[in-house]
Amino acid sequence: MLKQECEEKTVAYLGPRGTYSEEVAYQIHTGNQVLFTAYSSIDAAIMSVVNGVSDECVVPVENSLEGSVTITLDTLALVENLFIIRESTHAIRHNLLVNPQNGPVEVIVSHSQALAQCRSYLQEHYPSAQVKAVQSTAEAACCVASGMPNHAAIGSLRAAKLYELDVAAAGIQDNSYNSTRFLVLGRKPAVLQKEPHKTSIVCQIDGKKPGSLCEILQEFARRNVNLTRIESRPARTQMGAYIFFLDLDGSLADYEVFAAVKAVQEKSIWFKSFGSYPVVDTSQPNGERL
Ligand SMILES: O=C(O)C(=O)C[C@]1(C(=O)O)C=C[C@@H](O)C=C1
Repeated sequence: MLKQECEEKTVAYLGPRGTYSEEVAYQIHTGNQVLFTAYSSIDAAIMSVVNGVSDECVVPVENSLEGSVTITLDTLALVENLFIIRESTHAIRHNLLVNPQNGPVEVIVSHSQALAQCRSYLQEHYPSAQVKAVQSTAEAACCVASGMPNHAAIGSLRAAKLYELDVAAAGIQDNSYNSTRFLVLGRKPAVLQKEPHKTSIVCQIDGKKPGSLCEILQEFARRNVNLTRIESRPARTQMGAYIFFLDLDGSLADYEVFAAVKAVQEKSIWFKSFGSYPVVDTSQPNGERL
């Protein structure tokens, strides 16, 4: 897909129309002149930014029930010169979407994250249904709208509207606090403002040296820098080699954060910074809900 000749900012997201990612992208850019482009996978949306086709992308990175969206982390580890320019957390309410013409529900289709976030509902109400993963909740809604026999989808109310599906059950996620953290990624670091900020890095340390992870963590502890998350992923080089994603409170403009990150970089055998970025949480009681 080629970048269209226009002056608007171009923003990529996981499509087709009707995904949670699209809703979040719209909410983040309310009132801005933006050209939104749907991609068929999360990594394709990210790569469109890396390749200069899109200015930014909005991608899910973590869910409160299911944990990491691993394709997002693995793609972030792989690419160069990509920065996190904003984090936005949103409440996620799932629904069972049906097409009355498809007949009794025997197959339930959705994004793997959405299926996992509704595990209890599925076990209780459809214990013998076949569960099928596709690239997004909106792709699942499309399948059901196209008349696939005995198929129902898990997706948003907006997808139900867009694809003219009936809502057979609403709020079917495993708990009412279900929320997903989304990242806005771009090729330039965020402009630091007054809002609360986080900083994210990924590093690989010498796994054979006892205490090497502890040494890294001490760089933060001794400077009173709060780690909000640590996640290991395979380094994808050999069995037993890992990389660590670290999120910290504060920005690189804070001296203690800067000094801790620099010390970690010096102790790492491989290191990347995704910069500092403002953090917004709309999943809280006064926030907007999807
Ligand atoms: O399929 C979608 O609608 C998405 O936007 C993806 C996604 C995810 O990958 O986590 C986003 C939010 C929900 O947690 C479920 C699915």
